[in-house]
Amino acid sequence: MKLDRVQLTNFRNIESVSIVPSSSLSVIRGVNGSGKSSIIEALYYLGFGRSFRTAKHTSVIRHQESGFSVFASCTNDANENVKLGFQRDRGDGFVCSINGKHSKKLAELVSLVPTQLFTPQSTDLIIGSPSERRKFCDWGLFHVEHEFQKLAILYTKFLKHRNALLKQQADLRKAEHLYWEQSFIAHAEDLTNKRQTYIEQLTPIFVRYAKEFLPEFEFSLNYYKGWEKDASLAESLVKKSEYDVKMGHTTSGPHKADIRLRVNGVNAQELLSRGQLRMAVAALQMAQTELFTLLTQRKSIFLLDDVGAELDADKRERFIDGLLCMDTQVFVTAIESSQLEFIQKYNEKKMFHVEHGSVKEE
Ligand SMILES: Nc1ncnc2c1ncn2[C@@H]1O[C@H](COP(=O)(O)OP(=O)(O)OP(=O)(O)O)[C@@H](O)[C@H]1O
Repeated sequence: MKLDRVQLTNFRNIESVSIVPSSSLSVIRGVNGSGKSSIIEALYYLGFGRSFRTAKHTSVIRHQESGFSVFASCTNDANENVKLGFQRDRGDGFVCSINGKHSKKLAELVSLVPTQLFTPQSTDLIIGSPSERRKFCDWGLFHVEHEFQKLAILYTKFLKHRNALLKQQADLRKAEHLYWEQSFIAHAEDLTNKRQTYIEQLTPIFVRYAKEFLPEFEFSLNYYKGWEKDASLAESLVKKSEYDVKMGHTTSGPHKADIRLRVNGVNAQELLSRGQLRMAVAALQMAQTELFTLLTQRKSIFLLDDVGAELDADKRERFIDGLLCMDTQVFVTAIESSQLEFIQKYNEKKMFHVEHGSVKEE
C-alpha cells in the first residue's frame, strides 16, 4: 500500500492539511511544536486506529473542535486506487471508511495499511515489558496470516473464561470444565506454534541487520513460550493449578510469552548504550519489514519520528537506505535538514516544511 494523498482535519494544531507524499521518502521538517509529530501520529491512526503518544483520543482533537479525521487516497499492492478514512469525535465512537463504506471494523482498515513506527521511545521494544515484544511479533503475524487475529481473539476469550473460573476457585479438572480447558490449551498451542515459527523466520534476518548495524556484537533471539521449557502446557497448568487459584488468574500460556534478545550472551539492555539499543530496535523493525515483504509480496509504510535523536548520521543513513531498498514508503521528521544531509542522494523524495500546523512542499 502506498499513500498518494493524505487529508488531515482538526488533528492537534492542524486545522486542515493536504499532503501529496512521495511514494518513496517524505521528509517533514519544522521547529519544535510546529506539528511534525502530529502528521506522523495522524498517519499512525490509519495503521493502528489509535495514537502512539496518548491513550486519550480526545487529546489529539484540535482544541474547540468536535472531532478529527484522516483520509487517504492510496494505491494498493494490486495497483488499484483505494480510499481510506478514520474519524473520531469526542465521544467513544470512531468510524473507519474503505472506499466510502463506513464501518466499525478497525481490523479491516489497519490490515490494509501495514505500518511501523520508530521514535526515540522505541527502545521500549527491548527494555519495556514482554507485552511490547508480543505486540511486535503479533503485528507481523496479523499482517502475514489472515486467520491469526481470529485465533488471538479466541485465545483471549478462553483465557478470560479460565480466569473467571479461577477467581471462583473452581476445580478445573471437573468434567464440566473439560471443553473449556481443552479449548484453552488447543488455542494456546496453536498461537505458540505460529509465534515460534514466525520468530524462527525472523531471527536470521534480524541477526544479519544487527551484524550490519552493530558489528562488534553477537545477537541472538529466542521465543519464550510462557511456561516451563520442557513441559507441555497441560502439565504446566496442572503443576501451577493451586498457585493459579491463589492468584486468581492463569500464570502459564502465550499471554506470558516473551522474545528474549541477547547480546554476547547477556540481556541486551545490560550491555547496549541507548543509541545501540535504538539500532537493535531498527534491526528488528528492518527484519520485520523484510519478512513481511517476503511472505506477502506487499509494501509497507514506515514512520520515523525524530530520527536525529541519538542515532548518528551513519546509522540514520543505513536505516533509511535499508527501508527504501525494500520499496517501503518512508515518512521522516527532523528539526534541521543538516540531520539528513545524506538524503541528497535519493532521486525520489519530497520535502515538506511545517509551520504552526500548516504544511508547504519545498
Ligand atoms: N489538541 C490540540 N489542539 C491544538 N493544538 C495542540 C493539541 N495538542 C497539541 N497541540 C499543539 O500542537 C503543536 C504540535 O505538536 P507536535 O508534537 O506535532 O510538534 P513537533 O513539530 O513534532 O515538535 P517537536 O519537534 O518539539 O517534537 C504543539 O504546539 C502542541 O502544543
